[in-house]
Amino acid sequence: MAVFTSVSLDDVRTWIAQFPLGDAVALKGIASGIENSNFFLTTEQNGRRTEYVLTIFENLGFEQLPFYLQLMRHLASRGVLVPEPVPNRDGELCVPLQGKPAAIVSKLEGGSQMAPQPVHCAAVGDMLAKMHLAGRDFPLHQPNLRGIAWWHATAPEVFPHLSERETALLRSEIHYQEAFHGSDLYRRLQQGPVHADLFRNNVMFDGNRLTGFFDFYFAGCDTWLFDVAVTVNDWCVDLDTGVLDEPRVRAMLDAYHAVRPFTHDEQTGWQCTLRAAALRFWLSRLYDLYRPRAAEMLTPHDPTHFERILRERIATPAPGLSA
Ligand SMILES: Nc1ncnc2c1ncn2[C@@H]1O[C@H](COP(=O)(O)OP(=O)(O)OP(=O)(O)O)[C@@H](O)[C@H]1O
Ligand SMILES: N[C@@H](CCO)C(=O)O
Repeated sequence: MAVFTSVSLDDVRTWIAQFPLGDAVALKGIASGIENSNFFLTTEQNGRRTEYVLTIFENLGFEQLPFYLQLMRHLASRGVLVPEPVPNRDGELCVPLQGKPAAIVSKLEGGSQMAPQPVHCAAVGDMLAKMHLAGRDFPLHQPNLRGIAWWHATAPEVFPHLSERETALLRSEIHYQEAFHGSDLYRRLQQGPVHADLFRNNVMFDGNRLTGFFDFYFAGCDTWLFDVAVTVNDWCVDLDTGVLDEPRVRAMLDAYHAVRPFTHDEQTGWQCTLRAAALRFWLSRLYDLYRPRAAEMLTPHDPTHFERILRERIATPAPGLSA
């Protein structure tokens, strides 16, 4: 159960008075998710009930949250389908609840599409490109906190737990990515705010209609191509083998390209970036597996899935960015 901080409806009734949302009438803990405590919160104003999502941030501090919450607000105001944070009467998007930072955002309709077809991948590619364009004038900057600096800092913590074969792969891939990240080609790739964790469980669909991207708490500034690679590596992959499914890849990339055409440099950097995206999640899953965790935390995700994907991306070129 992903409710690490317990809150009662009574606690929220008093707390919500600072928001222009009326009365809190129901509160229900959300079981999924491993980072934060999430609740569906129903409010009533002038006889009308509305559902929101209340998040209590377990690992992020007040100083980090403005980037994520302001980014969601910025994107929502430009028509990108994302949850919209609700400011309190003082204009604050993030306020303490039970001593931790908390925020209220609009609730997206629908559910996760965990067995995506090309039609879903096309919808994700289209919205992802719109999101990148809409983020161009976002004024705040934060690096991708799970980027290459983090890989450098984290790899030594996991090496003692790895086999020789795993160690060799992790070392050589970090080395390979250092060269790529230091290249002129890399510097020419377009950058901006990216979601950086747009997996199947972070997008809502109502049937085949995409209703929104959510869980922006790994967002940061990075190459747009990295965001595309993270998304392709999850949405378009055969989960058992790590092999890419060409119809889904084509649907996603073509839909993206129709909104924001890929550049020649991006074509050149595509295979390296798919590897970088696989490395990022292999390493974070290794780190989550081996770091000491609070007893109540859920089972960490399986790192071998991304090790398999990384080996597959090294061995087999993926379909190109444009057909
Ligand atoms: N804005 C939203 N609208 C509708 N449902 C939401 C929204 N935000 C979160 N949820 C629901 O809450 C669940 C958990 O949210 P989320 O994935 O953000 O959890 P987390 O613990 O922050 O992250 P992680 O995915 O890293 O484990 C989602 O699977 C989804 O069902
Ligand atoms: N999407 C990440 C979890 C963090 O949100 C993973 O699958 O490893």
